[in-house]
Amino acid sequence: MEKIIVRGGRRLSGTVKVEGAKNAVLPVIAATLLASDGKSIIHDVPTLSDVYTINEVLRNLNTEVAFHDNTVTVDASKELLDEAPFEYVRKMRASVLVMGSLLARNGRARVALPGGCAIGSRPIDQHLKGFEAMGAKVKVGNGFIEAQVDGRLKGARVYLDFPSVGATENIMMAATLAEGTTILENVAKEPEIVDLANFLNKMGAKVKGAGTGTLKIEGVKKLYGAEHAIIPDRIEAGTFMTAAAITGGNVLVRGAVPEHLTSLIAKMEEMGISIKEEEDGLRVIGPERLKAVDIKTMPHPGFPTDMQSQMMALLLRAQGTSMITETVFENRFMHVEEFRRMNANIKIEGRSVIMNGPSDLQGAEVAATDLRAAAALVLTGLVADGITRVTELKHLDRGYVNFHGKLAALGADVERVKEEDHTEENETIVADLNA
Ligand SMILES: CC(=O)N[C@H]1[C@@H](OP(=O)(O)OP(=O)(O)OC[C@H]2O[C@@H](n3ccc(=O)[nH]c3=O)[C@H](O)[C@@H]2O)O[C@H](CO)[C@@H](O)[C@@H]1O
Ligand SMILES: C=C(OP(=O)(O)O)C(=O)O
Repeated sequence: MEKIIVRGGRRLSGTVKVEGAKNAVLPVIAATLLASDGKSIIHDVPTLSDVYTINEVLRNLNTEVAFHDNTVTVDASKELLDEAPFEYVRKMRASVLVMGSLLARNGRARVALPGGCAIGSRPIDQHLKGFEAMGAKVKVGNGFIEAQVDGRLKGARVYLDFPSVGATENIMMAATLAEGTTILENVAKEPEIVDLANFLNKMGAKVKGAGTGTLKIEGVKKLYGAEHAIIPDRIEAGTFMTAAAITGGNVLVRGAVPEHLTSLIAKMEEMGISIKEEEDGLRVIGPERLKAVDIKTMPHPGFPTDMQSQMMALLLRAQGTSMITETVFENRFMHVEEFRRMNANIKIEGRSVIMNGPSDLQGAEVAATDLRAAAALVLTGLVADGITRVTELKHLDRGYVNFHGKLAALGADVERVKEEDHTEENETIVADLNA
């Protein structure tokens, strides 16, 4: 079993470089399916397991995909197949993002139902509502969602009940090749939405309003391969900003875009952390004492749910009572039990978590419950007394490239090792095999 082993007590210093954004690159790769002519070339692609998964999904749809030197090249000019099987959707829910492109290009898409996951039930009803409004017939059965349209999709007016990131992206992609204009209201405003719209427009699409609450998409007949560089990952940037702050360190996070991080910067400054804009990033200097604050996760430009667990790690070290309220996902507190194993003074009350700090954190063996929890547990280990071992690293690898290596380069005592599994059950199996 692979583990990250952290010995707490070091202040971080130096420079760390942010990768391209996972949550931007996945929809952009899904969008390359829309190009029936020419190759798409995507730069600044991080080497994450999620990227390998979406590339596999595309290859299975009869495209040619290459991935070298942080560049993905996709040739989707041949006739596409239209099914994304469960083996991929199970690994990565963002596989459903191929549905809009496939439906627009082929008039049919069949994608395995994603099911629940560690952070909530995550339905896709808003995606489907958009496809239906554009004339598709949607059927759910045998573990699959099937959407089909006779001829082209038709432009429509769609109002999202919640500004879902995935629904905004999927419907936006579908609408690019629809007949007529689509008006999409109450949409997500995340920077990743803007990045996708920019890529689609380079392909020949006519998308207006990205970054605002309303999108206007004039359908076109055909889209072409295009070249694009992915925006920096604001969540990876925020994670390293937290690492600097929690250790009382001084770190330049290269590639961090201040406009993408306003809510995080505001909250960190309230905690007494110094954040300065430099030419190529943000310098973060942690204070001796962190102040307690309250946080509520919200769609962008509110505080991002994907920074919730890392911020929780930081608030465990703050003086006084802090509260975090999670409004985006109904079940994103699985990491709280793991923090408790590290002696955190923390309790859950409904959709909020209350912390009385600073907790006297102690190293322990803990298991990552999702990708951000994985990072947050490592961050907690940086300031815990003794040794912390973090397991279930498959989650971490979905969202962070060489996380332990980047922390070690900043001076952390952290390593990633393969350890034998000494659980009783495993030893019995091994003994039986040897008998
Ligand atoms: C690959 C990617 O970009 N993932 C991000 C994306 O996920 P994702 O696109 O899945 O997140 P959404 O914004 O769609 O989901 C937000 C909330 O809306 C609900 N919902 C969503 C769609 C729908 O049809 N019906 C519905 O009820 C979800 O269950 C959830 O409670 O945005 C989330 C919210 O910022 C981030 O945490 C994820 O990191
Ligand atoms: C929840 C996340 O991602 P996904 O939607 O891919 O599960 C995340 O990036 O924190």
